[in-house]
Amino acid sequence: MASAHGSDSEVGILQTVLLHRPGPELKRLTPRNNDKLLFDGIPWISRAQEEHDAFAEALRARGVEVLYLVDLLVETLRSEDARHHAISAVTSGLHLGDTLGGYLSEALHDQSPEDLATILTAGVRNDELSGGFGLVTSLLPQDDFVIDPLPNLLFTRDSSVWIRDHVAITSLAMPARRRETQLTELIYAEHPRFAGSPTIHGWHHENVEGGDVLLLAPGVLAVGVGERTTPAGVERLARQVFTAGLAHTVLAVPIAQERATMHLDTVCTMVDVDKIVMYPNVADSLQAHAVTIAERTGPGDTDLRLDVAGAEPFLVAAAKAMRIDTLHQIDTGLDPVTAEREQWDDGNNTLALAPRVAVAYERNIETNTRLEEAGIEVIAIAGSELGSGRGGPRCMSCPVTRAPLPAD
Ligand SMILES: NC(=[NH2+])NCCC[C@H](N)C(=O)O
Repeated sequence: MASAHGSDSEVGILQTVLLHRPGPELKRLTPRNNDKLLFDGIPWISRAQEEHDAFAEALRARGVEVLYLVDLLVETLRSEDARHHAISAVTSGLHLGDTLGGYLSEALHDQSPEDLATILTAGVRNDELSGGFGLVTSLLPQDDFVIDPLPNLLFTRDSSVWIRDHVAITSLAMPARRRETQLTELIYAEHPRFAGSPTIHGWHHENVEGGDVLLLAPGVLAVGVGERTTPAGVERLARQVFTAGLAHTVLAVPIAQERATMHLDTVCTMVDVDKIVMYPNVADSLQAHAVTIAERTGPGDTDLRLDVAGAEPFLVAAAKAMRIDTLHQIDTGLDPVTAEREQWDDGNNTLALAPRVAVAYERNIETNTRLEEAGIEVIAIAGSELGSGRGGPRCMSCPVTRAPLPAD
């Protein structure tokens, strides 16, 4: 089955995608914890679900198979082995102590796969416990989480990335998101659908988040380096994709360490084989270092000497690596202020369903007009509630399978 999954570009016809429908984990957000949990507001959950269902429907209408993370998790948790892994991972946190940790690990084993999946995604508050009482439960504030909720599961883009037929389990930088990859790792390791799919990277490696990884063309990756992906993270990923023969060039692209530009896909996304929608306020300053293999001395990823080129303008370095004349830039908005507003609202964060067909938030009127003028069909979706977590159609989707691009 392994060869049935995978993706070698951002724009090949999308066949299968992994989404997460907003669920009870969003009910955990309060004005006191939303910053820490990386949300800019408190979403209206039923409306967020409606918007998300419409997003999924728009994908299905174009022939895309939609997989839901929680469905896969529940199916995965039917295996004893997987349950055991999931429970020991979530109860091994040092903040629990032996009394509570021991209680939770027993109590979780008694749950059905469905209930266990809810606990793993929505978390548990101290005042919801019905056992395991002791020093830890007495001293922790009642509204503290003993198992953290994962509201950012919505952004399936970040916790795994398919690169050709391999899936990279990422290593998330923000404490609020770290546990997400325990779940994606488990699904890819244990769910029968993915049996035999080779994995790379992993949560125990240097930080890399999927929102930073763009498959510019077969064999060419651009990786943002900023708040979420570290310099060491991109080096590790480059070593691994080179060793597995998944790419010949990795472009390391420094981006500002700010909330507005947390991932590379907040400033640019591909909408055609040679077109990229880009935030004009950074377009001129965006640079890239092309990383290639200088020498291989053995079979492992540490047996590589990497060649790191000096910084070049991003569009120039990208076109060179992609072996095309020009990577055409489509600007977000018409003027710097509109651009800034629409970039913040994920105008750059489009999801291509095929070359020249992209899903975008309807609110980014000027960017969408510019996309249409450039010959891109825009499938507009509502995102008033979904956007409060600062993510657009690309962040909310992990392409599992895209048709390979036709060879030229
Ligand atoms: N690929 C993306 N741009 N993802 C957006 C993730 C947003 C999420 N609230 C976070 O801060 O992590």
